[in-house]
Amino acid sequence: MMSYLAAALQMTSTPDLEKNLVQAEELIELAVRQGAELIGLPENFAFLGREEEKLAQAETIALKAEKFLKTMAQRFQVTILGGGFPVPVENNPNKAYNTALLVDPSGIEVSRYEKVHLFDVNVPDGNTYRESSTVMAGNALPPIYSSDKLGKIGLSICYDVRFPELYRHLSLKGAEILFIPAAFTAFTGKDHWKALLQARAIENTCYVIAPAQTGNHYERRYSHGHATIVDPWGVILADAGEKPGIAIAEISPIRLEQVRRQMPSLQHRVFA
Ligand SMILES: O=C(O)CNC(=O)[C@H](CS)NC(=O)CCC(=O)C(=O)O
Repeated sequence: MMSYLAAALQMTSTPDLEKNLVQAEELIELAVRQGAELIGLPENFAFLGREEEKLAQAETIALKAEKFLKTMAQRFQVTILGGGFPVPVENNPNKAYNTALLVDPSGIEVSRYEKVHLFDVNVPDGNTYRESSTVMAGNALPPIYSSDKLGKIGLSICYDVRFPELYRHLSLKGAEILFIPAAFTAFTGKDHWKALLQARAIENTCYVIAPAQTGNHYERRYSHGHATIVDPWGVILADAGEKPGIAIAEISPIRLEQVRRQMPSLQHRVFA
């Protein structure tokens, strides 16, 4: 692993696929111009709209999102995470997997994860989320992509952040960098987002890269924003605030090694 810059992108995606990809491309270019070699796009980067509409367009979204990620990675010679887009489930027109895809600079898929924990929650602000009505839960633990240059990268998506056992699995498998792309609700995000990201970084002594959705997407759907990069000590290295943009920071193997020496908690585990 070497030292390099990583970027967590922050978008306001809408129900307009083409416009979302244009927005994503602009932000990828911005990150590349600032020197980023690892770039994460948030959950729902290609489409954020009504559940039924997402399902109806799932095939198109899946094809275009995947092609987009591969084209961008190749064109800019960077590794890109698409933090979550619907991929239709075979023989089931009513469900899609919420899929995160990591693509390397040659445009090749190197890691794929289907979201396991679905957001079926009545948020106290009056909004009701039933992700399971259109999403099929993945049934496999997330993979780790091991790159000589970028380190060992573990995938996850959004609501997963509330389930520490998933990240413990990743850190025990050697993860050094945890991707947590999200579309966190404005209501839960204001109290939980930062604390959860710092907790996952501190307890696993890993970098956390958390791309985010922000602002008003459609109707009453608002996201919290604050795409964030956290270092293995829990220090917030970059925070994109509330407008679309990027959070960019250095990922350093020297810092990682230093923190793991200063705080060897991963080695002191008793129960798991
Ligand atoms: O709605 C879609 O189109 C796609 N899915 C999402 O945006 C997902 C599921 S609804 N959002 C979350 O997991 C938010 C979690 C969250 O906000 C929390 O844990 O507090």
